[in-house]
Amino acid sequence: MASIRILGTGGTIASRGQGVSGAIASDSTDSLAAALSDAHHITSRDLLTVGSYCLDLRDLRIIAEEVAAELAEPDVDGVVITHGTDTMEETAFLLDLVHTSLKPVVLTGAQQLADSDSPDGPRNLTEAVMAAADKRLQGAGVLISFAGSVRTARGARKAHTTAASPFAGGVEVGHLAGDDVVVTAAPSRLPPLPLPTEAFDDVQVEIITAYPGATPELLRHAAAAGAGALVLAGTGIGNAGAGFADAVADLTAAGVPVILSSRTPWGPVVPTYGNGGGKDLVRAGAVIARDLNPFQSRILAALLLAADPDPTTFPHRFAAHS
Ligand SMILES: NC(=O)C[C@H](N)C(=O)O
Repeated sequence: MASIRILGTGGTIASRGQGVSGAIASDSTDSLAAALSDAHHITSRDLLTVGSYCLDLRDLRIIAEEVAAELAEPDVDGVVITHGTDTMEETAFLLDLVHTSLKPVVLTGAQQLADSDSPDGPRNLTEAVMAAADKRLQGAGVLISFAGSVRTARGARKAHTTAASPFAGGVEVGHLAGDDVVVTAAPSRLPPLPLPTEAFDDVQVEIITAYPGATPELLRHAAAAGAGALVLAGTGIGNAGAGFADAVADLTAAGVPVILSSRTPWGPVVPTYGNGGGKDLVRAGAVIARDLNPFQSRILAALLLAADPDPTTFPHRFAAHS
């Protein structure tokens, strides 16, 4: 029997009511945990009770601090976090970047409201507890368990708005078969970064997308409005149209790093093309995100800038954790 701490943040797993005001996160984590079997010793508490589309960087920092405090407790074997699916990949990735423990941290949620005809939250929570309690997942870092599949936070993304199993990507470390966790992989991990400080709350890292006819004006505007770094979600393998390379050069010279990611869901950025494409963007100073998507790139950039705003060391530090 393992000792598992459940921290609630809200999301659909805790939401009910489909009237004119829309569904609202309202259920306590204790009430979600009450439906669990007594296979493990469970304690639970609420950190927040909101949809994950409402979270800001301060909320993410507080979640990270609370998780670290739980993991430091000798009588805690693993932590489960209930969370909205919309931005689970961002919170999970931040937690993974700062994760220093061997104990598993497992995020889960639901696609169906708690008061729907067939809520998926109870089964997802049961499976997340099984994953967090599984000694073979020690050292696997921060994980997302959803609809029978357990995957690493790094690289995971919500890939479908309504599917029962909305997450894809990352490394699948296991799946649930009845009452068993079938462990299939042990992911390699990077050295952890320090927990975010309060400076993280106000770091401004904006995401700008390339598309036919896009101009670099929004990129320049975001920097003028105070962004400390920018993520350019380029097309395909990492490209952008006319004017972007000049803007990247100007912003880099002004001390505002531009990270080149891709708006394409999967695969790495590989600078290949000229005429304003990825080769020119990198020559202008863009920092390659490799295969970190724009949203996880933004979290890494914010964590690094909050720890040290020096733009000259930023490319090296970003490369070490992307
Ligand atoms: N399925 C969900 O949890 C979506 C919800 N809107 C949220 O992210 O909080």
